[in-house]
Amino acid sequence: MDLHPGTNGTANSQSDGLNSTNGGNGVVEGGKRVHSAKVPELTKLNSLENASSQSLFKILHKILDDSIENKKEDVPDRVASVLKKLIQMTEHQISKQADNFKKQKNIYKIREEKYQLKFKVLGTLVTGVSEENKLINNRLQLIKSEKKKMEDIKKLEDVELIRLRKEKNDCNSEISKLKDEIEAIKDTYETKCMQLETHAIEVESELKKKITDLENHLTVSRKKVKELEKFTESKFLRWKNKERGYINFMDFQHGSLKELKIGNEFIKQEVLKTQQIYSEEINQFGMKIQGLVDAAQNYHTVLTENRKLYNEVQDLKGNIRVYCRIRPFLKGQSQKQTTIEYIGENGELIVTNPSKSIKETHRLFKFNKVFGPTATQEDVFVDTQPLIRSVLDGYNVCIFAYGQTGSGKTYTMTGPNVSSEEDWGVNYRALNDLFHLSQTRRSSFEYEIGVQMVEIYNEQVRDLLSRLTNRAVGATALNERSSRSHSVLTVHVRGVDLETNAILRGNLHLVDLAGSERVDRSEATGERLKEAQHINKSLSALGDVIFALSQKSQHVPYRNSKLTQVLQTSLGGQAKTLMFVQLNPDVDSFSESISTLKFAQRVSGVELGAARSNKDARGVRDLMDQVWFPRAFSSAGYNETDTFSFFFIKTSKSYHVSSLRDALGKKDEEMVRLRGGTTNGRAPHGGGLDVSETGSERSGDEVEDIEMLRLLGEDDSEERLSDISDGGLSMTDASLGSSIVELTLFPRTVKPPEK
Ligand SMILES: Nc1ncnc2c1ncn2[C@@H]1O[C@H](COP(=O)(O)OP(=O)(O)OP(=O)(O)O)[C@@H](O)[C@H]1O
Repeated sequence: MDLHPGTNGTANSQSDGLNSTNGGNGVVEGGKRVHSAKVPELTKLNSLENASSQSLFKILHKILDDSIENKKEDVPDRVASVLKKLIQMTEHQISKQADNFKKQKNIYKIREEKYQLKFKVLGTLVTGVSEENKLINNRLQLIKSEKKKMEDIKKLEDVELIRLRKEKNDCNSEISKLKDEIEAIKDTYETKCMQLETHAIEVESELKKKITDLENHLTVSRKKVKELEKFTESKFLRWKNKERGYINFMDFQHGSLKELKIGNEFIKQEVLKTQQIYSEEINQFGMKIQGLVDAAQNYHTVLTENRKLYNEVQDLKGNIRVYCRIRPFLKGQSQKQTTIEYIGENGELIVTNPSKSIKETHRLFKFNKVFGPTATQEDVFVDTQPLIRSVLDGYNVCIFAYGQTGSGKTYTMTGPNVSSEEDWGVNYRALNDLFHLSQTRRSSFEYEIGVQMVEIYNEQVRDLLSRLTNRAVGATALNERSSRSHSVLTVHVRGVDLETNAILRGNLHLVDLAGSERVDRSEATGERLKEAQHINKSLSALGDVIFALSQKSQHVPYRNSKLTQVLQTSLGGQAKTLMFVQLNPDVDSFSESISTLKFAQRVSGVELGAARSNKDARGVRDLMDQVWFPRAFSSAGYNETDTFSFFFIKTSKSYHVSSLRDALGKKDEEMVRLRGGTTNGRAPHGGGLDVSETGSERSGDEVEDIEMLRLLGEDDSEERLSDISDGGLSMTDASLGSSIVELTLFPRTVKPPEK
């Protein structure tokens, strides 16, 4: 039986038999299956009376399932009871429901009637209400539009309100600001008021005080005015009196003035007289001052004489003179740290090594004279001149320049530029001076001057006058122009005292030594090393000779080198010797400079003994004449086989000197030029080669030029002569007056004397 589970009404189901339907299968309860075990429980718990029709259907369904599975016999009974019960319940419920339906139907009818009535009432109401509604709607529309307007207005008002609020806020802040400002102004005002009040009080009190002061002052002034009035009155009276007095005085002065004018005239006369006396006295003073000036000049002469005397004392002592000369930094030289610390007036020299500490390096040296970097060629020569001039008095003189390569030896001896007289070194100045001096002495002396020039290179003596290109100049790492040889310019002088017939003989050696630096420094090898060794050897031989002389040794080792042999006559007891110590101020040359200075210091201490003049009586003169020149060579240490150019000028009247200067000066230019003026030749000396005719006037100088060049071994003399003419050398020296040359030329080859 399939009953709807939602059917109302309760079915009283029997609990009997239901308890045994527990067979493991569940029944559906509320959409879920109820386990069969629950069935008896259900029958137990809920009596069939109280069970709902749905529960009863379930139980029934369960019982049927159970009976199919278990095939129980008692199932139909139990089902019948349940079904019975079910039917009863259903009938009961149906009857109940039918009653209910009747009741409800009645109720509905009554209600329907009521409602119909109500409908009618409501119909009338609705008609009334709809009209009212219309009205109300109209009003509502009006109200709505009103409301809209109001809302718009409100919105506007809101905006306005916001604006006003903002404005209000602004105003408020402005107000508060203004309030603050007012407060501040008020404060300042109050403070100002206070200040002004205090100031006013002060001013008031001050004014009061001033008023009192002024009042007092006024009283005092009034008093004073009264006093002044009184005083002025009395003064006026006094002035009146005085005026009267002055008028009287003026009258008196007028009288006096007249007297003074008379007196003035008298004084004028007196002044004129005094002026005359003064001018006379001034003249006398002038004369006296002149006397003083003369005396001062004399003083200088005396000073010069003193110096001369000092030199003479030195000559007597025979000290080797040492002049130190420091060359300036050269243009290209970058490092300008000098080693020269101090140059004294009296020959003191302090050298230092700037790169080391003071204690270690300061060295003091003392020489006869120190020439600083600014000293001119003239300055140097002035102090050398007396020594050079003594050659004409028959002394042997030796001047040599010693120093490392590039220290200025050639600069001092030859000069940097032969064409400029200002630049001339000692050599040119010496020759020039000797020629001039011999010229000025020509009334009392007749001089014959011979000049030769040699170089000593690798212990070989070479003739420079004929082989001017021979002077060896080698390029070393130190100085490209470094002279690797000693060059010696010798001037032989023979003079005849025309009064006594006494003969004077002197020779002057002007030596430009080779660089004195140590061999290792010059980084020399091979040929250069050999040169350097020779130079060192000859320089140390020179040192040995000087040392031997200073020790007054019996044996002086002149023969140890060609240099000392050449200089022998000028390094002995009878000679005057001067050494130029040349210094390079550069700090790199410090150690070389020190060793140079040490050597020079030793040399300056050497006493050679008093120099002696070589004067011979007339008797021996002829004999000496035969051998003088050859001896001059042999004593100079030349080999017997050596041949040398030599030229000789004998002057009795006047001569042209520029040619000879040029001849010597152009040594580096491979040119010998000797030019003479119109000759007045004499017969040559023995063995000499006569190139001029006595008394014959020549129109030009070419003959002398040709002869001289021939003499010096120049085959192309004609050609050279044209060179000379083209060169435009001056033919005369205006300062020397007439150009009369007495020229005696000696043969090119001079043989040593026979022993
Ligand atoms: N007193 C000076 N004033 C100006 N320049 C100088 C002076 N002395 C030397 N010199 C210059 O220094 C350079 C080297 O000088 P110099 O050739 O005379 O040296 P040196 O000692 O003769 O060298 P070397 O041993 O190579 O012959 C030259 O350029 C020269 O003109």
